[in-house]
Amino acid sequence: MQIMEKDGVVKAQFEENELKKLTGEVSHVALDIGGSLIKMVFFCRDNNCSGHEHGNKSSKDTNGLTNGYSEYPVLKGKLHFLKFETKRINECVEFMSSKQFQSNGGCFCKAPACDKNIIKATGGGAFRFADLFKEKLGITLDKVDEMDSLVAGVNFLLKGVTGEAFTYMDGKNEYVQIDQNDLYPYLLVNIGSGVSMIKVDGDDKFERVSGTSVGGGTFWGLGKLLTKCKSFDELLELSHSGNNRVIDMLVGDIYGGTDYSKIGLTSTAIASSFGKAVSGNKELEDYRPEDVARSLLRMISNNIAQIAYLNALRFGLKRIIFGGFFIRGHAYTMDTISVGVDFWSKGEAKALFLRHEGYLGALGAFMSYKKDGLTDLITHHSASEPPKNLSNCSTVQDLNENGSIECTFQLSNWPV
Ligand SMILES: Nc1ncnc2c1ncn2[C@@H]1O[C@H](COP(=O)(O)OP(=O)(O)OP(=O)(O)O)[C@@H](O)[C@H]1O
Ligand SMILES: CC(C)(CO)[C@@H](O)C(=O)NCCC(=O)O
Repeated sequence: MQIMEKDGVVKAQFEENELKKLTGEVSHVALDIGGSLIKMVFFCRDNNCSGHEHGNKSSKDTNGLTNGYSEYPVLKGKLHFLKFETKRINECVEFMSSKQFQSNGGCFCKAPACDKNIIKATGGGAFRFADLFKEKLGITLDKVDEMDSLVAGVNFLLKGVTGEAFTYMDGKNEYVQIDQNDLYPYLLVNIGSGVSMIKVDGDDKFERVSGTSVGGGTFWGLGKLLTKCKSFDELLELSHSGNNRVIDMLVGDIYGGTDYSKIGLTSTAIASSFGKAVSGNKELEDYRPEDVARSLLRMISNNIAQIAYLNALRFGLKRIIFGGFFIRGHAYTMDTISVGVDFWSKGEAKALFLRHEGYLGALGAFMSYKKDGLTDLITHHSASEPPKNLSNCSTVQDLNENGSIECTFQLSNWPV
């Protein structure tokens, strides 16, 4: 079965290999059904993933290890990540059906508090597709608020996952381990189809302070119309070889090749995105699609960086964390955002990126199993090493796809 439209060889292989390893049951499935993509997170225990006996009162964990924490079972395993296009939701349903998620539901444990046919879901699609999941899989979607999920997801990653956050400047990435005591406040900028900006002050303390409809959906939608690209990754790849200066009007174009240094603008700064297209008699066909894609990516990334900076300034925030699948670990996007934040804040604010950037909402929905007794116990590790140097990697960097996360949970709803 084609899990989803293949974005690149590496990722497709990874997903197939990963899925082959999942020989038994998976559990605690959570979904984030967005305007463009469905993100899925699920937990799979180490060794095998089969269920265990109802009413186990042993102080051993379910993998036979001593549980040093309490009488409740401890589950060791990995969180896995998958995505599907929302317009192809049937592939997601087919996948869940083939893995028999409906017979395990959200939770494979047989504790009475767990309803097997309920799974946590966030994003607009948790409302839009509730009937479809009920009808096709017999699964009820237990809706979790989208903003709550984004914040819970990012806090989980920043607090526990090693090698998660990084800066990207001058073609170099640097991993940053954030001190848990110095995590708040920060601005979370989630670039999905649209963009949400959330000021986060504590574990459950946050406010959505801004947003913009000019986001990932705009890049993909406008880009598709202008370049005739068939997939998001094709558009991203195309932008890699483009030159935005062919279409963008630069300060130098207006000022006869010189800087406007009095207001801090170099001759190569963009004065007007797509502004050159106004002069002359060129039609869309006269421009190379790669140049159009490049200008578009630059325009949208710049605009988001600027709005993010203004909101950081508004609340005195120094750290801006960018998430959402628009970024895709793409060097040019991250560079544009970082340079924008650095330029406007005069070096005061820093842009940070995440390896699991696109899965914040799905991870947060997963974490909401806590209230059903799934407690997250210790520091987590990404199963694979983060790449040392992003600039040596291919254009479309599927960092997020390489990183299942090793976790340990405790089931406190287990009857003891
Ligand atoms: N394979 C892909 N197919 C489509 N879009 C992709 C793909 N990879 C990255 N994107 C980009 O990611 C964006 C969607 O990001 P994300 O999944 O974080 O948001 P969403 O949850 O779908 O949107 P929203 O939160 O606004 O409902 C798309 O608009 C596009 O710019
Ligand atoms: C509507 C949501 C929250 C759905 O994820 C997102 O697409 C978004 O934040 N859009 C931007 C809407 C605005 O603030 O103008």
